[in-house]
Amino acid sequence: MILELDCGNSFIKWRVVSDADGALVVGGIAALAVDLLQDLHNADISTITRCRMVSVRDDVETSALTDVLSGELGVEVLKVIPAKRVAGVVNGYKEQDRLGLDRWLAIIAAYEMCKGPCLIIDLGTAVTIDLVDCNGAHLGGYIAPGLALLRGQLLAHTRRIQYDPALSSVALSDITPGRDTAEGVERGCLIMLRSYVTSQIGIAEDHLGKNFTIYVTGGDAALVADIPRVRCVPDLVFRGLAIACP
Ligand SMILES: Nc1ncnc2c1ncn2[C@@H]1O[C@H](COP(=O)(O)OP(=O)(O)O)[C@@H](O)[C@H]1O
Ligand SMILES: CC(C)(COP(=O)(O)O)[C@@H](O)C(=O)NCCC(=O)O
Ligand SMILES: [K+]
Repeated sequence: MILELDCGNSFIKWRVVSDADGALVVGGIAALAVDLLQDLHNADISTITRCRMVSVRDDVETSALTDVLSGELGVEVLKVIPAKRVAGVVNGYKEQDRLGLDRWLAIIAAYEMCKGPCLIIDLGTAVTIDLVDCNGAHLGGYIAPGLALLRGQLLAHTRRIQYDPALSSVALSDITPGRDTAEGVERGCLIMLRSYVTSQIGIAEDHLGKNFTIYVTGGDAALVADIPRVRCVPDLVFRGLAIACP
């Protein structure tokens, strides 16, 4: 079995897949390494023979997690490293090492799936947008705050916007004008996010023409999954991880 990890700024997504056919065995989300280890102890980790990881956390945290995992599992942790070209995709960043490795993997996976022009949207801590042309050339992209950051900044920097975050799902039930603070903030931020995604699809047409595939992934992908032409691929980064670290 192979343990795969996608260490984002908010959550560590993990899953165990069969090394025979890549079939999913078990998976989960952990905020901290200690939670991840607890999850793994609850799962049957004795069968893990390989481990591969992508991390956008800082080097200290990433190395600490790598050390703990290799100690616990007794296997080497393969980490994704920056590259100019993988699986027909050419990194479009001026300095290839600066492109977020989660973005890089999502791009690689998307192009592998469609072998054509594509727009890749990852709604996580940040919302990242990446464009790939018909030849696999990464054109670059955009970075904006994700929903939790939008909400969090209002809660942190205003005196009178205070509400229980547990209300957010209730407030998101529809997008009619909010009639309390939670509805106002949650619906305002959701409309910003959706409008941003829709406008990025328009911008992509200027660079990719009309016939490009739109892939969406990340913890908040469900919030835009109904936008026309959007294809939701929750494990897009993991698909790229398997390509980059076979
Ligand atoms: N179980 C969850 N708990 C909290 N937030 C969640 C959960 N699942 C999805 N989310 C949403 O997903 C976002 C994080 O998505 P994710 O793609 O994991 O981020 P990252 O890759 O940046 O760590 C959060 O900001 C939140 O809005
Ligand atoms: C933009 C990101 C923070 C997104 O990470 P996430 O929201 O998945 O935690 C990450 O891709 C990153 O650290 N990128 C480095 C900067 C760049 O891509 O230009
Ligand atoms: K992510």
